[in-house]
Amino acid sequence: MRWNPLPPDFDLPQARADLKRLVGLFAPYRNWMLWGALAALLTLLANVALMTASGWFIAQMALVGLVGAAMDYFTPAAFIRGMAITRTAGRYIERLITHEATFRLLQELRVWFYRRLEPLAPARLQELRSADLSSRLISDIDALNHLYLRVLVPVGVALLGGALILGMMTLYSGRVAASTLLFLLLAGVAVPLLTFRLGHGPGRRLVALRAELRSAAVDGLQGLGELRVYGGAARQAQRIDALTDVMIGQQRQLSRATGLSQGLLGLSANLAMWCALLLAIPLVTDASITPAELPMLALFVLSSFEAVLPLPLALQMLGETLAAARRVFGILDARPQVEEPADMPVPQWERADVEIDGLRLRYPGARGEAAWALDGLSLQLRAGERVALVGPSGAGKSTLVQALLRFWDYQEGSVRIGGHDLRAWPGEALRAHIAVVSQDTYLFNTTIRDNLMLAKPEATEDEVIAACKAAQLHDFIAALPEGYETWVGEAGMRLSGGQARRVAIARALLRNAPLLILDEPTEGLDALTERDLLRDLVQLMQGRTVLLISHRIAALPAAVDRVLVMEAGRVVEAGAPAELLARQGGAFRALHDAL
Ligand SMILES: Nc1ncnc2c1ncn2[C@@H]1O[C@H](COP(=O)(O)OP(=O)(O)OP(=O)(O)O)[C@@H](O)[C@H]1O
Repeated sequence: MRWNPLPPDFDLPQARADLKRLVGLFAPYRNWMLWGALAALLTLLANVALMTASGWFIAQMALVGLVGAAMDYFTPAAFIRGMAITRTAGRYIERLITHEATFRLLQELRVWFYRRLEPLAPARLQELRSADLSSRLISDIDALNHLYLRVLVPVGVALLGGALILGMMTLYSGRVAASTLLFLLLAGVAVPLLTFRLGHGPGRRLVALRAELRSAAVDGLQGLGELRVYGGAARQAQRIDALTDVMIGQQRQLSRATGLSQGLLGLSANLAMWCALLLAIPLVTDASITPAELPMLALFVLSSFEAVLPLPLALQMLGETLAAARRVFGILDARPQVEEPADMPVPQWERADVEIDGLRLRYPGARGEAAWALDGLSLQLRAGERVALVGPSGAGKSTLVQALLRFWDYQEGSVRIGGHDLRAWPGEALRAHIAVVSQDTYLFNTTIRDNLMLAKPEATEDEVIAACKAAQLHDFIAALPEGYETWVGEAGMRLSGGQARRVAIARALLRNAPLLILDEPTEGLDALTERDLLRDLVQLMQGRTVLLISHRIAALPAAVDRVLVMEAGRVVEAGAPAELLARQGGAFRALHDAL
């Protein structure tokens, strides 16, 4: 059996492919990276030269002092000073360049990841917890960035610096250079591989544990109210405590591996120095080198290990970076549920009507395919018509909205919208013609104005005010001390349910789209607020084609022209509200009577 220096669960071909892809992302910063690495190399060489020259200088001064001879100590002293300054300046410049490159890269990587993530929402992201996703966006992207600073620069500097140092050493003694090379290989290859092997498992488990801890913490914070009400806070704390304990155990294993590698590095450097001394003493006795060159050579050998000191960490970082890259690429390689060719032409919106024929859609189930959520659905919305869609929970109403918004693709049937096949529309272009008011309007933690202008970033002050007046929101906002600049708080916490819904209505008014989808717009509101809101919604509906999904059957007759009743993914009854109400034994009548 061949001995494998890598951890058993390390997938080398995958790692190689990910590394290649990752290096490709860094390509635009090639020049920055090169200058940073050169500054690091200069710093290393200046440090080695400083140590080496100091060794020679001190020994030479002692020797001439002993015999009372004279020597020019200005030149070596100036050289040493020069190297000390070069080392300091080199380190400063290196930090400056590498960190500048790092921050630019980080910014680019985050935007790149976010852009690639967008088309995957919501279908492909539903399996991921939001804390997990945010940890990928933050810590994994940070970890990708380590490739340059902690892996590529140290490895490049070690290879180039090591070769230069050994070349110089050969000028003095081939044997000393050969023995140093041996110890450098031990310290720069064997020790990092050993550390990597020992640290790989705990390192991977730590990353997973950290993500779990973050999720548990976020969950605990978001559900703090429930935990307090039901007295679950202690159990949640215990869970976090237990996770932390496991993390400490893994951290301990990792620290042991790091400690071992530090010890072995120190040992290799010292052994290399002693070997160099043993090999160089005969050179002094046969006068191949001067006595002062003996300590110089020893310090030269010792300082050359600075080139390989960062390598164990570099290999460990490479492992972490590749694991992070796998998680990031894993998401990005998911094909969007709705695929759109990049150069898809944008059709012209012709009229605000919708024709659906035999539509079938099913979600992927946990085990194989799930049941059809839409099962042969056919319906028509004529331009300017207001249609209510009602039906029991799970009938497929929200699924239809997801399909119409091009968030989920369907498997069978046909949909025409705005005069074209739904699949001929690029999602973004299609959604520009649709406004949605739903029960879960998301409000960003910013000002009311910013939340409104999401629907139309170029809206003027007058347009914003007009939309808010129509949504019966302006008076409330105007009475606030900071008016439109008031921050709404996390997820709009500082607004009531009714006010948040009105912000959604104002957004829809600003969007001024010909097709309006109202998905349970009054759900969760008290009867009085609901009545007011419905009255204001009627204003929003003016001149638009409307699909209103609602459980509030009683309020519908006044608001819509037609009602469609859905059951098990298809329309089972359709007609004017009054006509359906009058139909004894009909589905709508049954829903109405059940409430
Ligand atoms: N993202 C999803 N992944 C998997 N299955 C889903 C998803 N969304 C909905 N479903 C399933 O599809 C079916 C239709 O759900 P849908 O939410 O469309 O019903 P609905 O009529 O809007 O119900 P409600 O009135 O309760 O909102 C249900 O069986 C539901 O479990």
